[in-house]
Amino acid sequence: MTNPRILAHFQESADLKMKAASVLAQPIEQAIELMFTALSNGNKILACGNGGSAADSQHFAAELVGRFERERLPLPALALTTDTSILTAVGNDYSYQEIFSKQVQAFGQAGDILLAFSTSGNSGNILAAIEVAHERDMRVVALTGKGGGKIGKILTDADVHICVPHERTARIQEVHLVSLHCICDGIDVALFGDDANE
Ligand SMILES: O=C(CO)[C@@H](O)[C@H](O)[C@H](O)[C@H](O)COP(=O)(O)O
Ligand SMILES: [Zn+2]
Repeated sequence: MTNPRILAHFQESADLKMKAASVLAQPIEQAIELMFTALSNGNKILACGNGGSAADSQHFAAELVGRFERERLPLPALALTTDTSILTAVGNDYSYQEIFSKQVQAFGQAGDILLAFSTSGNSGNILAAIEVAHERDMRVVALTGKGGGKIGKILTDADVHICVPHERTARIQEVHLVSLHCICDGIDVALFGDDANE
C-alpha cells in the first residue's frame, strides 16, 4: 500500500502541472522570446530568489552556461545567489533587502533580463531587485504564485509574469521548475530549430 501522504504529494503536483500547462503556456512563450532576443543582442540574464528559488536561480544559470539537452556554446546567465561574500557584506552592512538589488545595480545593463523568483510574490529583496532592474532599463521575467503578490503590481507591460495558480509554496516551485525547463528548451529550439523528428 503506497504511503497516502506521498501519493497525495505526487497527485497534487501532477494535477497542478496539467492545469498550469494551459494557463502558463503563453507567458512561458513570451519569456522564451524575451530571453532569446536579449541573448541574441549580446545581453545577459541575471537570476535571483530565496530558499528553494535560490536553487532554481542557480539551476537555470547552470543550464544556460552549460547546456540543457543539446550541445551549444555557453549562454550568459548569472545567479545572484551564490557569492557569499557579496551576500553577507551587503546583508550585514546595508540590509538583507538589498542583497540582490545591489548586484543588479552593479552588473545589470540596459537590455539585460532579470529572472525573479518569489512564490509569494512578496519577498522584499526580490521587489527591490525588480525596481532596480526597471531603473536600469532591463526587462523582468517573474515567476510567482499565490496570485502574484506585490510583484504582480510592479511589473510593466514589457515584463513577463509566470504566476502559478496555487497557494502552496512547494507546488508552486515544482511548476517553476518545469517552466524553467520549457524556457531552456525553447531557447534551444530558437537557436537550432525543432528537434522533434531527430
Ligand atoms: O523551498 C522552500 C519551501 O518549499 C523554502 O525554502 C522557501 O523557498 C523559502 O521559505 C523562501 O523564503 C520563500 O520566499 P518566496 O518564495 O515567498 O519569495
Ligand atoms: Zn522547496
